[in-house]
Amino acid sequence: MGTMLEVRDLTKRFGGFTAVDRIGFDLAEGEILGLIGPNGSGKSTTFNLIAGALPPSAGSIKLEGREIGGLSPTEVCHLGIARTYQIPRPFRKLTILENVALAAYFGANRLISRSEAWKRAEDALTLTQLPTDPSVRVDGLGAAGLKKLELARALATQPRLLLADESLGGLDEQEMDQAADMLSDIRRERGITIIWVEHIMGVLMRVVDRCVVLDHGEIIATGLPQEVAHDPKVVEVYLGTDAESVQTQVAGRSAGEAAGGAAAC
Ligand SMILES: Nc1ncnc2c1ncn2[C@@H]1O[C@H](COP(=O)(O)OP(=O)(O)OP(=O)(O)O)[C@@H](O)[C@H]1O
Repeated sequence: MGTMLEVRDLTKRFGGFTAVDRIGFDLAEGEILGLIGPNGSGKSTTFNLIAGALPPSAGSIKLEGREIGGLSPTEVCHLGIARTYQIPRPFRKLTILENVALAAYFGANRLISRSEAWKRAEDALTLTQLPTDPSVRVDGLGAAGLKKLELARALATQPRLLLADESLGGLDEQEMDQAADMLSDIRRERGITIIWVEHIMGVLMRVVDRCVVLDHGEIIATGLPQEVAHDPKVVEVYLGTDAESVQTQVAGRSAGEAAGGAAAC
């Protein structure tokens, strides 16, 4: 597997305040990387730098060897990177299918026909388990449905790299589990590489391959979920509370993997 993204010395200053401070990490093709950290640690800023919503103050972001730092969001999208937003803002007067078809149309890196946009939208809706019926409106969707719609809009642009921003916010426990499984399925079925930003660590740790943990704009830990969940620096920034639930999730995952391994033998 090749390297999809290389981030080096990436820095973002707002006036005299450094929100992201010389961070660096690699992302392998097909990987799910969790970008975690407490509120205000620099996750969204990092995300916005990769997605083109903010220009870096210094450092570099390379997509398969090509510098993308400072490109516009549209240019970044056309290179195959799609993002979701923490707070979904769909066009409320349009149907679900129309919302996703618009994303497909404007996110495509070449002119596509109306029917192709609809086809891509239907595919994205199927992947996210939303109704493909062209008459269903956005109004009836709850928090979990709106998060799925966000995901469908990003997937309709046919990305190679998906940036998922706080996919769990406002969801109950069962919905969080489903959202985590959905990202895992999308990677498995479509081979899409994923960076998943979350301030809640819990359920994320069950599906990510590796984690990068931010605090005050700096990386304080990088590694496998079970490594970072037990890292004293990570436990400290999460004040032990979330870390406990993370350790439970990671323990559950290890048990599942062990059982799966045994079944495969
Ligand atoms: N446009 C801006 N101007 C000034 N400061 C900013 C700006 N955007 C973010 N910041 C500051 O940068 C720091 C990092 O913010 P960021 O939103 O990246 O954190 P986060 O880890 O995503 O937090 P959350 O989990 O709350 O979304 C915060 O102190 C924030 O107030």
